[in-house]
Amino acid sequence: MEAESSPPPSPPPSQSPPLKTYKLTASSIGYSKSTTISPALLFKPCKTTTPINILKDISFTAYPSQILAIVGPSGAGKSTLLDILATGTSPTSGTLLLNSLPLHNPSSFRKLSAYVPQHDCYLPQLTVSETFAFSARLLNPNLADVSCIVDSLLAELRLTHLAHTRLAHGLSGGERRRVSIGLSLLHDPAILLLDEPTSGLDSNSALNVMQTLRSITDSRQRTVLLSIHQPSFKILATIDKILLMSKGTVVHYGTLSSLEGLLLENNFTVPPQLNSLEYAMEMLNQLNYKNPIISCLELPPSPKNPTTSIPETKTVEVKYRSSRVHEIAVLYSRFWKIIYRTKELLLTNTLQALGVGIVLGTIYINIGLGTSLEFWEKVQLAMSTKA
Ligand SMILES: Nc1ncnc2c1ncn2[C@@H]1O[C@H](COP(=O)(O)OP(=O)(O)OP(=O)(O)O)[C@@H](O)[C@H]1O
Repeated sequence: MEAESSPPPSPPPSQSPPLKTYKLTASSIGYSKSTTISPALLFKPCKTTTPINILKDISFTAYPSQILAIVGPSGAGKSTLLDILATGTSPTSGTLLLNSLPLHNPSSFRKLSAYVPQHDCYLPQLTVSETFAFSARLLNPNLADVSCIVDSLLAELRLTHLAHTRLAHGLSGGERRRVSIGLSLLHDPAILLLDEPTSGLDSNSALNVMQTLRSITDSRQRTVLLSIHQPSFKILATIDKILLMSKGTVVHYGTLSSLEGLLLENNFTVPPQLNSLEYAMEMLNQLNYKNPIISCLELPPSPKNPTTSIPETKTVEVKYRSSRVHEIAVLYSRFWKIIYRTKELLLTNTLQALGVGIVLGTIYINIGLGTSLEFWEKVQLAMSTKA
């Protein structure tokens, strides 16, 4: 009896190395779509259209052990921003920073992060544990004990009771979403990016997914960024910070209580039936947002004062491709405009010179002819006088 009532023995001190944590900063990120130039337009001026600014001056920092939710109405730019953060798309301006240092090497970033797309991707005939085992083996064919990894993943995602259920049958949408999240965790990413992990789920399943994400965030001090549509009160409780976006710009970045403060500053009182985020989304166009986040951004250190926190990835200086392409395109366009204008000018001048030449020539011939006629008249007069 005594043995049963005594406290369980304390676990042995962990021998695992200290966790590597990362904070991800977006510094004045902008993204625009501009004209592409066809080589067929070689000798014509390139038609330049106004670029569409999809993202403008987006700045924020996502911290370890925190969930940052990117919220906004449809078309606000959430997916585009997530794609840039996942290094799938290069921004046209601004910088991404990893632990305060510019992130120049997308492939090493992808090794320490995971991106979970909106749509689940799996083999329907496999069971949940087979799916995890299969993917773990694909990632590392030399794995000695796959079952140990699969079991701990099932426990972390609260899917142990469904380990032998086939994905095509008997799994709810929320459970399938948790399997997708589990697949992204197989290489133990420090940063997790999720595009609308709760979309298409009922409120209970959505809450379940978010609670799972909360425990994943806390257990390994992960940095989690996700896009979400209109989260409920309960879901908001699982989120640390909100990046509220509208028309490609940041309307608010901070905690839910700081959003309440912003609403109060703008003389708005949240109605009892709505949470402050839902109300802020209704009042988006009337919110006067002063950007206080610049102060909390940790910008890259100057060469004179290097930082002591060095990220785990080795970074190599590579300029963003799309901005390069854009610059080259603009230069190319200008070059051909100049050539075309010069050609036009030369043609016009030649025609003008030809016209002037013809006029002058005619005048000269007329004068010459007139002069010669006068001369012959004089000769004839002299001859007739002599005669
Ligand atoms: N390749 C593209 N070319 C032109 N415009 C684009 C392109 N991709 C996105 N956009 C525009 O950029 C804006 C932001 O799109 P994005 O998909 O990022 O918004 P979102 O907030 O994720 O929307 P939703 O919640 O509906 O998914 C939209 O107005 C969209 O039409």
